[in-house]
Amino acid sequence: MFSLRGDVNAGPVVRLEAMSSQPDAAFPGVTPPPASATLMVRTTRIDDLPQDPGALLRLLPAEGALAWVRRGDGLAAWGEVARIETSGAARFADAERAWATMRSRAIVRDEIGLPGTGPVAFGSFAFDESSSAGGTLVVPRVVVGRRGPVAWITTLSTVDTVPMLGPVPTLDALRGDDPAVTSPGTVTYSPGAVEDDDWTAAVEEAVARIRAGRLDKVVMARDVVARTEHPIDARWLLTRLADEYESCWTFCVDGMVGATPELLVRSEKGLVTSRVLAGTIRRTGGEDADLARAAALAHSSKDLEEHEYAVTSVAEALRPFCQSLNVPETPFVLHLPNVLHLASDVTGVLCTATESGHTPSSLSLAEALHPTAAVCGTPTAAANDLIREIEGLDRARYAGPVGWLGGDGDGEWGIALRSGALDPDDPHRIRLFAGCGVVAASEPGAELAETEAKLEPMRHALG
Ligand SMILES: C=C(O[C@H]1C=CC=C(C(=O)O)[C@@H]1O)C(=O)O
Repeated sequence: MFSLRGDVNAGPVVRLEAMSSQPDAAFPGVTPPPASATLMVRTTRIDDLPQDPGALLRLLPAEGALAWVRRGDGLAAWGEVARIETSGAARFADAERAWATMRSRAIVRDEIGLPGTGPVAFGSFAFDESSSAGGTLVVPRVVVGRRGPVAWITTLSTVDTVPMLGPVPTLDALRGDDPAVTSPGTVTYSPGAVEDDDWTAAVEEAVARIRAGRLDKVVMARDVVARTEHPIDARWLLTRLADEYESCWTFCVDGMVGATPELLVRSEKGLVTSRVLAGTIRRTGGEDADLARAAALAHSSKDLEEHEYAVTSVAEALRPFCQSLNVPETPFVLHLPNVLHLASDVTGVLCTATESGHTPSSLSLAEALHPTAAVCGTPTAAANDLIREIEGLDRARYAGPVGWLGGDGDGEWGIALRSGALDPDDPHRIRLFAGCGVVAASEPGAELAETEAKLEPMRHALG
């Protein structure tokens, strides 16, 4: 199921021929978007984006901000030219087909040709197929991007008038007036769907099932509700996350805000990369003590086991698509301000279209990878069943893929961790989530403490 909504956008013009909306044989089952949904896209280099890492996020408006940034590079976007909404088990495939239809009809003038230039859609998808959170791709009206020394503006429209020629609008003209970023003020926290004691009891049950041989690993999650004095301004959260968690991918898509350290997949010109995390220890703040903790983590059999399941699940999911795959034998320790993680960067070269029949898009790869054992467990089906049975939580978009997709299908998808879901009906409310991998040697109290450590980035963001 998908539905598609387009808006009307004025601007300097080039008149285009009327588009047809005949059924598209390449995408059976997908109702072709109306002629008005034909995308017109123009990407132009800009020189006036300031050099500092916060420059992209500073452009964002208070409403409808879209972001995917890391160390000052990435994409900041706003406005909504089209929205693709999907649900159920086919949420990825339906979104993929609808986007493929749109981009196959796009009229693109891209003078740069880098990843993230040209047509772009931002997406966020539910962890579980039964969640009403479904999936969304948002096609923005304006994207500003940076990759190293190159910065650009992309303007998108669905009407037959678009600024394909003539002067490029300035950043200021595109942004217009927008209220200053505001602090959420005082924040109070309350338990989410499950009380702490019930959650540790559920972890105990999970450990018992694992010891009984029913599965090897399951990831158990919980949520916490934050209420703020002032309406939550996503830009406040994004700026604080990007400043403090610079090695993470800071994102904002359709109400999901966070800074994830885990890259589900990046697909770029035939190369795929996935940063797999599993196995965690809290930091103390002291440098020497943290180094000792890093060494302990690197040798912890419980954490290495947890990590091995996650790496195997990613390698197995990517292998059918790749002509070569590099899976590190031992993880490195990733240092974040709140925790240390065992991490592995899995990389591969995609099969060519002639070898595989077609080249999968980054979203298809994300679908194939989701859910990895870093957020679900091993074996996947047994872990998913146990999560549904005992977790007591609708994860919604938490732990689902979040990221962006380009006109050629390349893109970047993170796992929506260290994140929160803004409440569309209450601007003072955000649900924060965290989970942890449970194996036979897990201890419920320690797992609860680990979720607290993983909530730290969003608590910091709310400041
Ligand atoms: C499920 C989460 O973390 C995953 C990613 C890194 C380390 C994890 C762990 O050590 O349990 C989890 O698998 C979360 O942050 O909510």
